[in-house]
Amino acid sequence: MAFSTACTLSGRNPGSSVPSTPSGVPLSVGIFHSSLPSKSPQRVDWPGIGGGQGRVSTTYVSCSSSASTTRLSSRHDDSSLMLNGNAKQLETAEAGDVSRPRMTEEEDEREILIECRDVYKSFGSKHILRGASFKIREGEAVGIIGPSGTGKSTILRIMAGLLAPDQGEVYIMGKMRKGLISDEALSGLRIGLVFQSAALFDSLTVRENVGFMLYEHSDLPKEKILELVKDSLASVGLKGVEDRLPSELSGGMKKRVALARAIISDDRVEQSERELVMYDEPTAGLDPIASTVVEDLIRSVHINGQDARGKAGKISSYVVVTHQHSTIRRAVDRLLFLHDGKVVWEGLTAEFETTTNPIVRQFANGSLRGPIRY
Ligand SMILES: Nc1ncnc2c1ncn2[C@@H]1O[C@H](COP(=O)(O)OP(=O)(O)OP(=O)(O)O)[C@@H](O)[C@H]1O
Repeated sequence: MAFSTACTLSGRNPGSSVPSTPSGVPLSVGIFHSSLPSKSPQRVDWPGIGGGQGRVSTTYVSCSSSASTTRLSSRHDDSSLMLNGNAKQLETAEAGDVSRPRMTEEEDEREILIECRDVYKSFGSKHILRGASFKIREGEAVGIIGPSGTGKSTILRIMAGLLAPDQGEVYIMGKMRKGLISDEALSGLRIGLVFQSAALFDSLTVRENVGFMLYEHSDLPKEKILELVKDSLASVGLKGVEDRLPSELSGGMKKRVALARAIISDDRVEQSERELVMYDEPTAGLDPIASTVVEDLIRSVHINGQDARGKAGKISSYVVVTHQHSTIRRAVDRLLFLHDGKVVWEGLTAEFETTTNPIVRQFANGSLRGPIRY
């Protein structure tokens, strides 16, 4: 298994130095496969890992080479949401039930990239996840929604291997992952994370941010890395910003740079592994138009999309945690609704608007009355 941009928690000292993000912004954590980054301008803590109080707030997590298998050519159409080929008709359900797709699990033959099975997670006396179960399949664009504090970011971190469940299992390509990400756990799936804050290293240029993994963990010549950086930036529609500092970018541009950083890879490495990217509130804080740009970018780097250069995307599947209605409508095909620590409803994006599930209805309408208590 090739690993040029590999990164994992194994062997890392959580107190180690990595570049920091601006003060007040959740800190970045680079999690790398082998040695610690040598060019580490500043020290940061590792919030959120191993039971800390803060949030982990950065990009790429585990990995080996990038890849995808079949490239589908259908382009996301602005005027109509492109639902996955295996469109599922859902039944509605009462509160607390999960609406089941009429297509059974057995009928959906796409490969399961990640499965969470009966996952529990508590922080002290706060029981956040209480039996969360779901699957993410090849080619999917899945949204995780639900009330604040319900554990959406927590489940992303568990899927990424940054956080271990107290109980339950996470399967990566059918193989059970024990504890946090480790060499043994790497199994043909590269997982990228783009956290809520773009979490760029504020003391590094865009070039250094995007190429960070390759500068630190590959033997590629600098010219080649610059070429890959430019290529990755071009795929998210950015040109000529390589030498800028994050402070010289708008919020939307920072998110695009973070996306470029999540998808860059060493193109010499055999493209034999799938890539799954998880986005934690990628459009939070953006104006509606900037949100649309980011939503379309997320689509464009998916295998069903086409990036800014007109090339097919290489992300096999992605998961988006979001509160934004526009992002729900525009960037994902299927939704998982997390509440009280479990997936209480799942369905196609279109069904989010029509389901009679009282939990979903209350949430969609922003109503104070209903089963969700604040
Ligand atoms: N490392 C941690 N230590 C202690 N509590 C934590 C930790 N990480 C998360 N929590 C708590 O777990 C709960 C769920 O947090 P999480 O960020 O997963 O929720 P969320 O659904 O993503 O929320 P939001 O929609 O507001 O972003 C919160 O109450 C949070 O304070």
